[in-house]
Amino acid sequence: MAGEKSASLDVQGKLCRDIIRCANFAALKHKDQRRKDEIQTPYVNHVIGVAYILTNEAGISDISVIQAALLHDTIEDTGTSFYELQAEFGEDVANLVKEVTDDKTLPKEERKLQQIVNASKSSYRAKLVKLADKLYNLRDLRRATPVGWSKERVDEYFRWASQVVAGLKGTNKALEDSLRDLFAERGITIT
Ligand SMILES: Nc1nc2c(ncn2[C@@H]2O[C@H](COP(=O)(O)OP(=O)(O)O)[C@@H](OP(=O)(O)OP(=O)(O)O)[C@H]2O)c(=O)[nH]1
Ligand SMILES: [Mn+2]
Repeated sequence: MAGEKSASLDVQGKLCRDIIRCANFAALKHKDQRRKDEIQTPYVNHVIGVAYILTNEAGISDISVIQAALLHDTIEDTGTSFYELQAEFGEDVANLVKEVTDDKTLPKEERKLQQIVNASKSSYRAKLVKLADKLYNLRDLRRATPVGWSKERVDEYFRWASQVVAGLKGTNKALEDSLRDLFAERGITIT
C-alpha cells in the first residue's frame, strides 16, 4: 500500500513538474513581450489562458497537449528552435508545437491562408490547441481592441478565424459551441 502510494505520488510529481517547467519556460521566453491591448498585458497571460481553456472548458487531461498549449507561441514569436523544445520537453511536445506554428518567412496574407488550408489536415491534438488559441484570441478581441486596430480589422479577424475554425470541426464540442456563439454574435455562421 505504502509503496503504491509513493509510486503514484511519483507519477503525479512528474506530471506537475512537466507542466510547471513549460509554464516557466514560456514565462522566460515571452518575458519582454506584451499583448497588443492598451494596458499591455504580459504576453504569457495568453499561453496560460489557452492551456486553462483546454483543462477547464474542453476537459483535456493529455499532458502533452497542455504542455504544447503553454509553449505554442515560443517558436513563432520568441525565436525558440524546434531542437530546443525537443531537448527540453521531448519529441512529442516539440512536434505538436511545430504543428501549430505559422511559417513567419511567408508574407502575412499567405500565412493566414495557410492556416485555413491546413486546419483540417492537422492532428486531433494540434486541432485542440488551435481551437483554444482562436477562442482565447476572439474573447480577447471582444474584451479590448488592440492598439491601432480598426473595427474593420477586428471584423476581418473574426471572419478569417471562422474559416480556420470551420476546418477544425468535430474536435471538441465545448470549444466549438463557445466559438459558434462568439461568431453568431457577429452574424457569422460556420459553414
Ligand atoms: N486578440 C488579440 N490578439 C493579440 C493581442 N496581442 C497579441 N495578439 C496576437 O496577435 C495575433 C493576431 O494578430 P494578427 O495581426 O492577425 O496576426 P500576426 O500577429 O500573426 O501578424 C494572434 O496571434 P496567434 O496567437 O499566433 O494566433 P492566430 O492569430 O495566428 O490565430 C494573437 O495572439 C491582443 O491584445 N488581442
Ligand atoms: Mn497564440
